[in-house]
Amino acid sequence: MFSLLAGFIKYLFSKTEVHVLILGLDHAGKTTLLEQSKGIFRKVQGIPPEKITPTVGLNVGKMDIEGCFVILWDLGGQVRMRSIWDKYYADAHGVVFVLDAADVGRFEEAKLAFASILDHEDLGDVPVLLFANKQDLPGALSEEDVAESFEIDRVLRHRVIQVHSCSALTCEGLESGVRWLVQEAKGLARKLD
Ligand SMILES: Nc1nc2c(ncn2[C@@H]2O[C@H](COP(=O)(O)OP(=O)(O)OP(=O)(O)O)[C@@H](O)[C@H]2O)c(=O)[nH]1
Ligand SMILES: [Mg+2]
Repeated sequence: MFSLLAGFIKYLFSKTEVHVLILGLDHAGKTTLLEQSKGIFRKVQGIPPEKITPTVGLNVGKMDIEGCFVILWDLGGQVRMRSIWDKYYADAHGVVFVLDAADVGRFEEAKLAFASILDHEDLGDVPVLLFANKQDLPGALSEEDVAESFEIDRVLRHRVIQVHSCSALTCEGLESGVRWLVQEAKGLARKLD
């Protein structure tokens, strides 16, 4: 009885740990997004955008979001780095896919990378946030245009997924997108706990 009660109290007061992967092509803005998130959710200044270099391996960020302890893994997006992405899939409760919405020339490459994530069996139930990043740049495709180009309507039938426009540089759209993803990922993290 006591252990039951103790377990219940622990459940009530312990924070759910949520694991979020940040994926996307090189130069999409993943690390910028991670570092800016530190400013938003931890109120500490992350690495300033102009000091960020291409990621070799990964960067990790830990912060409290929506009452959860969230661990974000920002993985390098260069081709040779993409081969390690799937090593992290089994532990993920949510995926943020960052797209450079102003770089239409790389959309086909981004779509292939995105499809390989959605098709992976280890990410079957995982909610996905597609960030249409770099909205501050002229020519950046809107949330609606990105959703159409990435055929999100088709994916929606069997997965929790949303497209959000944002600018990791100005932080516009960042907070609401990340909060949505964590809310969705929290359910999965609790189920697997
Ligand atoms: N204008 C603009 N530039 C951005 C934005 N987000 C990122 N950048 C720039 O895009 C470039 C790449 O940003 P990173 O955050 O290093 O990209 P990444 O996705 O982490 O790249 P890899 O580590 O190589 O996979 C940098 O010059 C950033 O300043 C944005 O919202 N707007
Ligand atoms: Mg990076």
